[in-house]
Amino acid sequence: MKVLLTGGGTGGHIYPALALANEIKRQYPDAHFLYIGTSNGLEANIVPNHPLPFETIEISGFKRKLSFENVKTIKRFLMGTKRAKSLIRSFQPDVAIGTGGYVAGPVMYAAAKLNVPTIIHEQNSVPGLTNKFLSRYVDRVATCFDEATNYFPKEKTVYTGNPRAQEALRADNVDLQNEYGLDANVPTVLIVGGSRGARPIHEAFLEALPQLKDKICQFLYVTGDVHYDKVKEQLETIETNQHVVIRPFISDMPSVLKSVDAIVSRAGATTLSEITAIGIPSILIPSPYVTNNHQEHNARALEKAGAAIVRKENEWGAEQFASDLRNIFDGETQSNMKLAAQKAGTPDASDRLIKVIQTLIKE
Ligand SMILES: CC(=O)N[C@H]1[C@@H](OP(=O)(O)OP(=O)(O)OC[C@H]2O[C@@H](n3ccc(=O)[nH]c3=O)[C@H](O)[C@@H]2O)O[C@H](CO)[C@@H](O)[C@@H]1O
Repeated sequence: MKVLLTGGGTGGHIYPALALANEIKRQYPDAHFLYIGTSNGLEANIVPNHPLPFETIEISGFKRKLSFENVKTIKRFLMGTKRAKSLIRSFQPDVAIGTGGYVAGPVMYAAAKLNVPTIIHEQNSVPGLTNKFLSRYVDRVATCFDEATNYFPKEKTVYTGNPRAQEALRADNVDLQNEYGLDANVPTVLIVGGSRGARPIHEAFLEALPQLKDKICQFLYVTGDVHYDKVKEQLETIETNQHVVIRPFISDMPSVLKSVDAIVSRAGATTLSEITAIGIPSILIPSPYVTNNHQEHNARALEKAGAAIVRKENEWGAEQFASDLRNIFDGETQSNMKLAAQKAGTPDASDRLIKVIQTLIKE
């Protein structure tokens, strides 16, 4: 089987494609892959660390307002489509799968025009522009939230969940004491702002730290590459009795997620699929800076299920944080949230998506 993958910009779009590729490779050891991304997106850092041939095209996103930039974007889209068509003609894929981000636009459009069977994967409860545009041309739309179905042609849409869920579940635990210098006997809370970090989360966490008096847990704090130096410097000036281990990025996140006791996070859809597959109690602070506020919609679905505490960015302060932590580690809450999270997960998402691929190829 020859599989074309595309998706980029943020980890939330890239990791589902890589997780699917890993599962296909497990089930079809002879499968061949080609990943098309851009040279300046996060995919250019992440994908080459995996044994997948990686090619790039140039593309940028549409501005929502009418602007001269959009004329350039249309030109880039057309050029990107042309380059994608030539890559597709020489690779001859049996199926093309797009997991979102600007780059998926021209690549999946080109694949559809060349009559390659096509699937787009939508991670969020409210879809992005690229997937909405592509849904007209592709054969199937795979979703992860029931709410997303309303935005796509019904006859093409199928619920699969996010392949990263299955990958997270399969991961081995990591030794937090040896690898991160954490105490094996104290609960660990992971703090993470999504694949690129989130400044408001840093500000709130650093402000809260000196005010957290009880030692309920220890923190593994992931800043995102760009924020690391500044946050580390700030952290060194803060007086706190809390144990905090700081890292710029974690490349074996599924293993780390399997080993922590709770998580404070943005509400990116791929992270949520990992949290629910494994069953991790969470405090979610949705980013308000995303299209159609989709992170809050993602987060509220988990809150409704009893799996997460959702706090808006502007209401997340030291007191609230301390009291949420106490609640999670008090009595039955932690195990109740864990179970509720697991119930909301789709741990066989890759298998489901592979079934969609098999059916489509047969057709
Ligand atoms: C600002 C923005 O537009 N964010 C979007 C983006 O987020 P973002 O890329 O932040 O997405 P997610 O939180 O969904 O996924 C992040 C992925 O990166 C991994 N990870 C993260 C940190 C780290 O140190 N190591 C690591 O491996 C996580 O385990 C996860 O697999 O895509 C998501 C999925 O479409 C959307 O829901 C988000 O709204």
